[in-house]
Amino acid sequence: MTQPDLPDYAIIAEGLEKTYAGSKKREPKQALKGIDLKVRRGSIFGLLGPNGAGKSTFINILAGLTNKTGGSASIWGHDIATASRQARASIGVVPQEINMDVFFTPFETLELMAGFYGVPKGERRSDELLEVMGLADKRNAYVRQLSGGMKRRLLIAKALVHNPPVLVLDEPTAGVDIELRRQLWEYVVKLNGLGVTIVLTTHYLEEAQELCDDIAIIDQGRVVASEPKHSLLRRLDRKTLIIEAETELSAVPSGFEELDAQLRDGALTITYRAGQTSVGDLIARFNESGQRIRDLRTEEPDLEDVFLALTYNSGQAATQEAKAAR
Ligand SMILES: Nc1ncnc2c1ncn2[C@@H]1O[C@H](COP(=O)(O)OP(=O)(O)OP(=O)(O)O)[C@@H](O)[C@H]1O
Repeated sequence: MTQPDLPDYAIIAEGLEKTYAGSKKREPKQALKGIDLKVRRGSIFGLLGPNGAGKSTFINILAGLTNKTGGSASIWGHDIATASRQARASIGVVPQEINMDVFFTPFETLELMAGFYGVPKGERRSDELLEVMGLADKRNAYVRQLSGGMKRRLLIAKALVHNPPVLVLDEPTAGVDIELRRQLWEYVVKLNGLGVTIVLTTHYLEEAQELCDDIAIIDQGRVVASEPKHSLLRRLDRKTLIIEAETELSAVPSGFEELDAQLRDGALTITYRAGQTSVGDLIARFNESGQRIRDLRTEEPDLEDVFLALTYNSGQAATQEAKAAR
């Protein structure tokens, strides 16, 4: 602990395991096979993984909705098994599905939820939350009159009524158009600025790349990476150089035989390891081929490349699905 009463990590999981019991028709399923994760206090933490990787299981265990079968986890320093009440009080979970009673106003919805959590009347902050989430002018509207984006923001406000320091968002922007997605990102960043530690699962890798400080990737119940975003992106020692020639190329010039070089839209596209080959060397080879350069640019790997490299086949399927959903 660096400050009195404030933990360095909002969430710590050590060797967390979950095996769903089998039935006559179904084999037992080991969904989590020893998850070690640390979420830094104050960070925006992205939890990524292909379908069935175990993300929901992990979140449900933290939220107290599913029991772990091994290992341990704590939220804000409270062990979920031995201090479950304090642990649960420290976390708000925004579910993927919009599940709200449409007959209440946003204000009533938040008051009801606060009552459910046992927040005394004098300590409720429904109006403050409506303000933070940009819903103050909808305070007394009926929920069924709210737009999809407003409903999602109300869901976030609902998860915050008991003032938890940690907010978990499960696929906050699934099926949401790009404009609304950006708007929701702004609110997430705003909450984080107010001191809330954010954990989000997402299928949109660009969402994680844009928003998150730290990223963990889980695959088949195991953590395959967990580190600051920038170091994760640097993991792939791979870059791409794209050279356009003065006169359009009809074939890969000589000198690039042992490299990963192809023609794409008439431009020479060379993928290389930055630690082994330099741009200068590649340009020199190109000049030696007798061609002249009209334009060149480089491309760095993005999170999608890293995700695919780390999750192999299951990642590929998930990314294609996410692309199809866009
Ligand atoms: N109640 C359950 N009983 C049996 N198996 C389950 C149960 N819930 C989940 N599983 C299995 O556990 C594994 C992990 O599922 P989980 O829902 O945690 O993955 P996920 O990463 O959240 O996937 P998605 O991105 O599709 O939501 C999957 O193989 C799933 O079929």
